[in-house]
Amino acid sequence: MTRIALLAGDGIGPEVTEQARRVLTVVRPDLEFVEALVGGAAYRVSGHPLPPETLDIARNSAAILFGAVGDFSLDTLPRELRPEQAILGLRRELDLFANLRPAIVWPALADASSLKPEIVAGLDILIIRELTGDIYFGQPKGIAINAAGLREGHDTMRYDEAQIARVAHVAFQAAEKRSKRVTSVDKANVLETMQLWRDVVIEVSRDYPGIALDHMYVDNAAMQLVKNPKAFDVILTGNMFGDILSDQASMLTGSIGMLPSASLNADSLGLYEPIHGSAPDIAGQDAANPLATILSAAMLLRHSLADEAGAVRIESAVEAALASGARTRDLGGKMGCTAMGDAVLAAL
Ligand SMILES: NC(=O)C1=CN([C@@H]2O[C@H](COP(=O)(O)OP(=O)(O)OC[C@H]3O[C@@H](n4cnc5c(N)ncnc54)[C@H](O)[C@@H]3O)[C@@H](O)[C@H]2O)C=CC1
Ligand SMILES: CC(C)CC(=O)C(=O)O
Ligand SMILES: [Mg+2]
Repeated sequence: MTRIALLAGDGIGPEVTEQARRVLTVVRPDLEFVEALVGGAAYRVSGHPLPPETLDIARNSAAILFGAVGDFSLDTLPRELRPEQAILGLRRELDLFANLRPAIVWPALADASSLKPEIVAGLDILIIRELTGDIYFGQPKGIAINAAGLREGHDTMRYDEAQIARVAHVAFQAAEKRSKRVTSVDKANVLETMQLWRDVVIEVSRDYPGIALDHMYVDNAAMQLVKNPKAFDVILTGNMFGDILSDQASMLTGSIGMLPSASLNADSLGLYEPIHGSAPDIAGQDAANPLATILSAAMLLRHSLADEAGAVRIESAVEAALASGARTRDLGGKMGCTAMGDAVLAAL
């Protein structure tokens, strides 16, 4: 049996991961799922959002299927105890530096986009977000009293050249299998960290003479993404800009419930999760769209288990379910989370 860590987490996490588990079980009956508590669910039981036993299970599995963490009622805890620290901790401890976030407009969903169908039809872009550095992890950070006696918050945007180079290699190698274009998104006009980002990306690009590289400031990129998204192919960017741009890109595809992700380290270990959060506003109502998590399960097969056929089988079933009219509420339909899982299983 191949062991998969199943970390469902909070809010809609258990609902969407359950549908992905059902799909994976049909496509790969040889998978064994080992469940572990994470996020607010783990804090409530053990006093820690990422208990050592959960990290051990994640480390000793072939891959991790992750739901989401986050619980607004725990937002007053000290930061190190908040649910979000679990996903940040997994990314840091497992060195999951390369985050692949494909934004694909499925044929049946071109009219579900926030943009006109002709602007998004056929869209297939890949956002590659660096995931272990930047202002999310840079030290020092904190809230302190400054010289004027005022509370002052500070976070540190920080990258070293090795962190930038390794994720740039991932982007250029991905582009080699796609349309051979990389757009690096930064803020080099203002930020020193981002000037280093641009310099290192240019240096790495010399190893890939067949790939066209261009650079765009993040504010312009946010605008171009809704003006002419098909001008992009691979977008390479840092942790914070990638976080924001990928939520934005999800609306080109119809819903944030459509965007999967893979978070990879230098070995084959990967964590697979939807890009959305725990959606407390719809949790427990069987209202979430599970497709982002089901598509993340397809990425798990592709990137951690080298099972391209299994991945394509899941993606084709999602495409067929959508073509047959299956729609959760976020896509303008009436289906619940379980019914959408049923529709994908029926298509399989
Ligand atoms: N990787 C993770 O575990 C992440 C965790 N979070 C956490 O999640 C909690 C909620 O954060 P929000 O900012 O509200 O972002 P969110 O992504 O959870 O929800 C934003 C909006 O999108 C909707 N939505 C999200 N996923 C959906 C789905 N699958 N189907 C249908 N609708 C969906 C929600 O109902 C909500 O209206 C917070 O505690 C946040 O820190 C946020 C992002 C990622
Ligand atoms: C909760 C954050 C740490 C994560 C996030 O928003 C994301 O990875 O997209
Ligand atoms: Mg996010």
